[in-house]
Amino acid sequence: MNESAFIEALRLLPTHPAARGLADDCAVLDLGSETLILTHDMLVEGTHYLPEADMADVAWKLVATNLSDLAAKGAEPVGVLIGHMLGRDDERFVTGLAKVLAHYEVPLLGGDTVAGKGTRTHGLTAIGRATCTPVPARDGAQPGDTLWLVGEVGAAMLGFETLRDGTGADQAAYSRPHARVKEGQALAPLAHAMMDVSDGLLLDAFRMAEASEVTLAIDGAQVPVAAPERRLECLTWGDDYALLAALPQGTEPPCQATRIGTVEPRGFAPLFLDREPVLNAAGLGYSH
Ligand SMILES: Nc1ncnc2c1ncn2[C@@H]1O[C@H](COP(=O)(O)OP(=O)(O)O)[C@@H](O)[C@H]1O
Ligand SMILES: Cc1ncc(C[n+]2csc(CCOP(=O)(O)OP(=O)(O)O)c2C)c(N)n1
Ligand SMILES: [Mg+2]
Repeated sequence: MNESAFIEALRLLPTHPAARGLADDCAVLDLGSETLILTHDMLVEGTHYLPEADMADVAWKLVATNLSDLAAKGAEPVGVLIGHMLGRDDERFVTGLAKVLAHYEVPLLGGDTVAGKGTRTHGLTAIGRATCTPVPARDGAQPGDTLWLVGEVGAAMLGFETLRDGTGADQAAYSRPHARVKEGQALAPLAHAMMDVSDGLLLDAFRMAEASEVTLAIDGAQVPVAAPERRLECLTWGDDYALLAALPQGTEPPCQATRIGTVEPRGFAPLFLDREPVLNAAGLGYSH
């Protein structure tokens, strides 16, 4: 089974409304006076980070990638729980963890530690509090909206290549990505839909279009990319942790963001890239 088949199978199980049909970045749990935002993402050696990676970077990335999902819902981080598999350079992991938690001012709430023989795997549950309701979902984009991107895409790809091949590019976007927590909070009350871009802009935009039952039309030349001569790779490689938001027509984003397209009534294709229809998700981004 691949990732999407497994998640499809999970969607057939009875789920709580907070799970949002297992089709959003986070669970959104309304407790009456507060709304909790919950997410869990994992990193696996060899899949998400190179076997020789600095474990301080791995700790940073584990926290930042999860906080990025909270950011996409405009949540304020409340705390994290960490699933840790012991291995090489655990001290470096703790050093990086201290740094990233201090950077985002988010406390460690707990977790679990195990020894194991297989490939090293790290899990993190991030808990946040909604800063506005309704909490933006992937499925709210409406025809007439404009499409905005916070951040650029492709820098993580270049950073990965530096670490793998020594190309000399900056590696920070790959090793220590930035969760756009403040921008997410600023956009959430205005956005009809919002999600974080972890698997490649085109794949994540395709998912927003499918969830919202609209067509997204992206102007590739408008998208800020780290390597313009490799634009399509930048649009599809992933690991960028930008935010993608659909804002009502005429609404200016209250933070730095780039207008990259429009939301149209659902046509025969979920996505148009430079006026070319994109009919299925194959090749649009990263999937397990
Ligand atoms: N093993 C799992 N158990 C329960 N829910 C899952 C599992 N894997 C993925 N999901 C859910 O499927 C949806 C899509 O997951 P994913 O593509 O990983 O989202 P994201 O890119 O925001 O991390 C989310 O709602 C997530 O909570
Ligand atoms: C060593 C290594 N090889 C390849 C990649 C490329 N890569 C792996 S996972 C991924 C996308 C994000 O990971 P995922 O587990 O899908 O996160 P989620 O969408 O659930 O947040 C990318 C671009 C990488 N980051 N590191
Ligand atoms: Mg995930």
